[in-house]
Amino acid sequence: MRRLHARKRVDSKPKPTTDPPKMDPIKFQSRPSSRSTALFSRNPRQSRPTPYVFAISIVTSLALLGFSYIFLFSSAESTKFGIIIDGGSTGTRIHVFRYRVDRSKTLVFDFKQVSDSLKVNPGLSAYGEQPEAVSDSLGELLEFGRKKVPKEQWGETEIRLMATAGLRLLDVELQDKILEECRKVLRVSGFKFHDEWASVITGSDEGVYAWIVANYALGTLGGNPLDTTGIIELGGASAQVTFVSSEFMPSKFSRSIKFGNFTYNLYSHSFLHFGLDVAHESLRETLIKRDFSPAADSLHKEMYIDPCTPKGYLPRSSNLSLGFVAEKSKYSSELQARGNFSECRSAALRLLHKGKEKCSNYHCYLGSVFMPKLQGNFLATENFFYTSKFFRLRQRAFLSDLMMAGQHFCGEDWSKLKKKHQSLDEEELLRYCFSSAYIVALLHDSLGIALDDERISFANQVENIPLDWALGAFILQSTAKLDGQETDWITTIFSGESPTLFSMVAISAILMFVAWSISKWRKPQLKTVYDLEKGRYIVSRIGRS
Ligand SMILES: Nc1nc2c(ncn2[C@@H]2O[C@H](COP(=O)(O)OP(=O)(O)OP(=O)(O)O)[C@@H](O)[C@H]2O)c(=O)[nH]1
Ligand SMILES: [Ca+2]
Repeated sequence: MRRLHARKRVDSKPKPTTDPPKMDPIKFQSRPSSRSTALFSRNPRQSRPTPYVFAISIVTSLALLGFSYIFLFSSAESTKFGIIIDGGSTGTRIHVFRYRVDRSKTLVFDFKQVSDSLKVNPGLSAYGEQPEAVSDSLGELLEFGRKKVPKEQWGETEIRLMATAGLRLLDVELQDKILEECRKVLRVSGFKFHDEWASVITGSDEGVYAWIVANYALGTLGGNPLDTTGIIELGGASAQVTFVSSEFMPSKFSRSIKFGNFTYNLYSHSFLHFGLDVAHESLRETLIKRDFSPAADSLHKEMYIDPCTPKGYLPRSSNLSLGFVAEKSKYSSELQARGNFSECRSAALRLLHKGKEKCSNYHCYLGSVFMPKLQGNFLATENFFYTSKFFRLRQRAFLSDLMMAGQHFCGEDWSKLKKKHQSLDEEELLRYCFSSAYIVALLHDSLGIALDDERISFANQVENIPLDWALGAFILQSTAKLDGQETDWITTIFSGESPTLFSMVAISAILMFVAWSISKWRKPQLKTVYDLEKGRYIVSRIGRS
């Protein structure tokens, strides 16, 4: 009879004398009872994972699912909204802007919705005598805005009212009264509003915003400053000039805008009273104040020649003119319409050079205001565009083309012009002799742009993006807000600078590893010995009891 061998000291690796059967990978399941040797199945098919492994692998796969769902479907970011109310001199208009923030934290604006703006007349400045009446005009605009923004998003949709030259022309107390009435309405509009978001913006800001939208539309915003395009805007009450200049500029005219990796040193100024409607009104008043020579052959009482109105024009009784100038611009009976382009151009130039003698040691192309030498190309918008469109000029027309068209129009008889342009409102038709002469006096005689220079493009939009300063203001605000904003963890994960899908897989792998090590930890450390006497493997737990 074979003697029982004392239990052999077992080293870590059993040294069987006979070849043990091939061990299959062991799936081990410990049993609670003390005597039982550990049950183990060589046949992995019979082994069942412990509850911990099961639970953790569920958690891990859910995490993976969650990440992939968010990653795959987060591209459908929700559309967000912003509202800007432009308080212009001839009217007030609401703009509802749509945008989303894509995964690379880039703002994606959707400007195709031209229907997202509405204008009401007259402008805010017409409510000087009755500021509280402004609620009617704003009420209509807010009703329009609420229809454009889903109700659940009203509370997060910021609304700003930014007034321009119309209010700038009023004294400050009246401006404040009208703005306070606007705030009362905006506070209860349902949109997100702070009092300081209703204000009169400076002309310089207005110009900068117009420059931003122009270069955003041209794709030059965020690129080399020397590749940007300047903006020159002829509004109703004011004219803005904004462009990148490498010249020294007094701080009053200098604006520095940081966008992407570039800083743009801009000259920006708004010439109040130089808008088309106000300039036209001022010219008529100057004619009557006898600043220019009276009509030599006037048959009746003192009459003054008006070279900026086609001959044969006689004012109708109620003279409804354009915009806020309407209240004041009754065509005076002392004026005798005698259209003459070059005389109108000289009268306009005198208007533009008023105060030039006060120009100190700067360049003063317009009035007594500093302006560096024009640099680069320009987009000429608003009344520049409407005038060039009326005369059917090319976008990059020469000023000489405008001059010829103006000479012909001013010299034409009013009755013929009315017959030729029947679809046009008489008040609008009446302005094109003056506007053609005024633009040549401004761009050529004052700013020095050559008559055959192609630097000027007459436009009011680029690639269906309207060149509206309100758009530029919105682009600047939303970009600044995004840069300053703590992006939430979702955006962090999916934004360009943060982990991409690869890192998510890494995160999930870490989760899986954690899951596995927990399950390992729960799993007893096992020792396997081959018992020669019994001729089988014995698996026993080591370490923790
Ligand atoms: N001919 C023509 N002129 C227009 C048209 N739309 C606007 N304007 C004129 O273009 C100028 C500027 O338009 P807006 O900026 O809307 O006017 P506004 O904001 O009230 O005027 P500002 O306060 O000076 O900017 C004004 O003189 C308007 O009368 C148009 O469709 N045709
Ligand atoms: Ca305007």
